[in-house]
Amino acid sequence: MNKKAHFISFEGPEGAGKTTVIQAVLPYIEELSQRKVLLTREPGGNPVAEAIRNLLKAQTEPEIDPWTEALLLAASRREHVVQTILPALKADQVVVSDRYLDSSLAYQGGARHLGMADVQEINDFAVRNPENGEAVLPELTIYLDLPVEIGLERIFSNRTDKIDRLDQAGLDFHQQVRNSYLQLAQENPDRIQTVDATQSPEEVLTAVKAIIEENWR
Ligand SMILES: Nc1ncnc2c1ncn2[C@@H]1O[C@H](COP(=O)(O)OP(=O)(O)OP(=O)(O)O)[C@@H](O)[C@H]1O
Ligand SMILES: Cc1cn([C@H]2C[C@H](O)[C@@H](COP(=O)(O)O)O2)c(=O)[nH]c1=O
Repeated sequence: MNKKAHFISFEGPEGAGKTTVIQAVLPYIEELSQRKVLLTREPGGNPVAEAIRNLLKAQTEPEIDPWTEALLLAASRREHVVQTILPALKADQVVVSDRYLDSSLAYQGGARHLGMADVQEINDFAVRNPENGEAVLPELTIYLDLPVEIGLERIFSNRTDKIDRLDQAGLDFHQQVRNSYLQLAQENPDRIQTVDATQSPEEVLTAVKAIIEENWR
């Protein structure tokens, strides 16, 4: 069976170490796959989606409505899929995305209480391939799991200049995010592989490499 993962997403609560491990693992993926690797992120990945990212990260008064937030994220994902992800996959590149659809399910579906099914529904439009109608989804998702207090502590002690609206959402919110990710991992055991992100950066990298290798056979 060909189980080569050409589209890989990384997920996790704030400060889980996604950016750190992705940077470290990219050369390994390039060597393993013998392909160019496109590193991208959500929200973001192209000019329109990056503009939506800036909008969503800024403090707003009044506070943005949760459905507006979910719809803007779905719109940014649509742009990301059509302008960035699909062209790279067509060019036989490997796509690595720092967050994707599971973030909307965990943050908006779970933590904002919009419900995962409804958030999935609006995202069905966002991820639909215009050429064949199929959903554009990662074959492999690496979920970095850690207690939210540890992730927030990492962010607040190391990156005080970059604290944004979502980082500040409160402990209960972030706990809901983690619980939702754990639920998603339980429901999608073939796609979502969990890594203990409380380990050292070197140990996390070793675990991530092993998963990627296992998914490139
Ligand atoms: N395994 C680790 N152990 C301890 N600290 C770590 C580890 N991985 C990353 N860090 C540190 O934690 C902070 C957050 O890491 P990073 O930016 O990679 O996380 P992230 O998951 O991308 O966060 P966010 O999604 O909130 O942007 C950084 O200061 C980083 O150096
Ligand atoms: C894709 C996506 C993201 N979010 C949130 C999660 C984070 O708080 C920010 C992204 O910041 P990061 O430093 O790049 O991790 O956006 C969300 O709520 N819903 C989503 O779909």
